[in-house]
Amino acid sequence: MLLDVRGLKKVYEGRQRPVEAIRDLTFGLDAGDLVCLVGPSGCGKTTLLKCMAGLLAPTEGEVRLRDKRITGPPPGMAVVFQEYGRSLFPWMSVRDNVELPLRNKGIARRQRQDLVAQALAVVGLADAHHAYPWQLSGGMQQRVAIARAVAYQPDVLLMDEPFAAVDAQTRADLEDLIRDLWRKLGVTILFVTHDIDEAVYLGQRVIILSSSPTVVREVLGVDLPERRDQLTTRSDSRFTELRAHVYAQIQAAKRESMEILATFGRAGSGKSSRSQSEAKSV
Ligand SMILES: Nc1ncnc2c1ncn2[C@@H]1O[C@H](COP(=O)(O)OP(=O)(O)OP(=O)(O)O)[C@@H](O)[C@H]1O
Repeated sequence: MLLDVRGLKKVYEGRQRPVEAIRDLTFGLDAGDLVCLVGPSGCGKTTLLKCMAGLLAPTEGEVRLRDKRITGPPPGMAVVFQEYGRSLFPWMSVRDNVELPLRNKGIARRQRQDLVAQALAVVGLADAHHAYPWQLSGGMQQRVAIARAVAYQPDVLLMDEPFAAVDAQTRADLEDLIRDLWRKLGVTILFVTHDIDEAVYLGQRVIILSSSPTVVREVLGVDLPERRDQLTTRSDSRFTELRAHVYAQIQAAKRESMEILATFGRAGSGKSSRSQSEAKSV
């Protein structure tokens, strides 16, 4: 197993009382997997990713990469966050943004230039080297963030709702880009999303989390053809079945947590009361 999450628990020391964001998570990714992770709002997805990226220490349990415990950001891992606006440096050109982690990695200038050029070409931004992030659309900025991760040549790519802030058409394009990159580069990807359709469309497996305090509710194998495209795959009856199944699981998770709250009193945080009106999102 390449990436191993074992008995992970995270309790935040909240201002008034501790918040148990994750109760007990155990799952693994093999090399070359593309796994999506969905769960109700506030169930601890970002917390989990931060623990996996070595940015946050778990309260109990551990994350192991190649059987080595993660205690800080491990080499060979890249993370793409939702907020591309905050993850790119506005005063640096696109090229410099993509090149920065390669400098920190100590890669020689010539090779850096090659890697940056390849990565920008792969995400369809070969002409944007000299632009600044603020001159680009949201979708293009997110492509830059993806190019930066790709140029770094990670073995593991963690993505935290990376397409949440882009329009639907761009989102579809970026989903296909991720599957393309995954096939070409053989990178292992854990992709966190609110969007059930996106999880089923992208993943080989979908890990469904319960409501907070969080455990793994189900690991669902996605038995759709390997070659996916937005029209054929999304109109496949199996796709519809799978998304309905994930949706039902998430709804059940939310119902159960409401029942627990009704029985034991309100113990959650402000986040769990957020509006959940979007039908296909959680
Ligand atoms: N630094 C913190 N201190 C205290 N509590 C926190 C902190 N960060 C997150 N939490 C709480 O931990 C729980 C999980 O938060 P987290 O952001 O990981 O969930 P999420 O599933 O990513 O949320 P969303 O779906 O809304 O993006 C929430 O109840 C949140 O309020």
